[in-house]
Amino acid sequence: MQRLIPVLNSDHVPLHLISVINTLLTAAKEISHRLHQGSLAGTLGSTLDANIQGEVQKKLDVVSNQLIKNMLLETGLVHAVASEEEDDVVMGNPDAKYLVAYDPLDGSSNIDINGAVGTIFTILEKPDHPAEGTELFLQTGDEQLAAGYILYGPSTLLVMTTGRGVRVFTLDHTVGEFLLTVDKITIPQDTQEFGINMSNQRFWLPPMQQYIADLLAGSTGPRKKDFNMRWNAAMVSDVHRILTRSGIFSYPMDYKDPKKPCKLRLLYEAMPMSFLMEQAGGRSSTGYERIMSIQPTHIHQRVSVIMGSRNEVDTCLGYFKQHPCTRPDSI
Ligand SMILES: O=P(O)(O)OC[C@H]1O[C@](O)(COP(=O)(O)O)[C@@H](O)[C@@H]1O
Ligand SMILES: [Mg+2]
Ligand SMILES: [Mg+2]
Repeated sequence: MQRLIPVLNSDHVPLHLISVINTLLTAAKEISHRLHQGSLAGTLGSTLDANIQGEVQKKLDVVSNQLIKNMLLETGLVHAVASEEEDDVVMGNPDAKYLVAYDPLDGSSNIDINGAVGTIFTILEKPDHPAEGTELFLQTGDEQLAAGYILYGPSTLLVMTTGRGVRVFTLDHTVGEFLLTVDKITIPQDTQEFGINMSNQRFWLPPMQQYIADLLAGSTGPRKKDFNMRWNAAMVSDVHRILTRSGIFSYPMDYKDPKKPCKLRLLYEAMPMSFLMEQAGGRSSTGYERIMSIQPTHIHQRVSVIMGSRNEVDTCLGYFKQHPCTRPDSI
């Protein structure tokens, strides 16, 4: 089985970019170790703090953020980082060109129940035009150089793209290396499986309500087939299931909390996952526009997400075309 660095070399990924990716993985190996030690590592449970988004931080959210941030900045190859757990952009080497945005621990409410969690990342380049701080990261998904996630499940997997398809690497704990285990992921275009938090159903916009109602009607409804539902409450593992065996994943806009109509973050959740989806032949949209085309306005911006098997996402988007909406689908 091939190791990560030779694979990236054969894809002609620049050496410094390979070093940045490799550094992220060094941090991920440490996070994986701490997660697998569980209570023995003394890092389970919550802190007394909330992040900029008002969410209670788990101790491992904080530890994972520190590990990734410190290791990346120490390379001297990173100009700035943006993290879910940092209020503002953190500046690194002024002469370096890479920007890294990340969700250090996604699905962190799963930590206390020993469920799967992950790290999501995207790597961009400093823009050509003069930009400082937050402005550096206000680039569309199409500008991404590399993106992916590390899934800390029964095994620790790296799923990533540099724009030449999606590959899976598995952490071999005996040698401490990520080894290539799937060379090219292609998502089946059709599916009979969906993932959505059904408890929000009554707060969704009409098109999403109607689409899911038709899935639930199964073989007796307009879709004329039965659908199965899965929800892990960690985007990394919900998306991984879809990349592995097809499906549609959505965290749509809802009216539950008018101050927060969307849950998932554009820069370090939706954008990298959309890059993977499209590279694997899938589709990713807010319901009204392609996520990869959105021009971000701030680093912690949230967005409505519908992604997965191409034909199923297209079917869902058909409902949005029939029920035009004037509300913004990202904030
Ligand atoms: O609590 P809910 O509504 O099931 O939401 C689950 C969603 O929230 C998230 O956990 C947010 O991620 P964080 O844990 O990084 O805040 C997503 O991974 C997941 O899709
Ligand atoms: Mg997250
Ligand atoms: Mg997180």
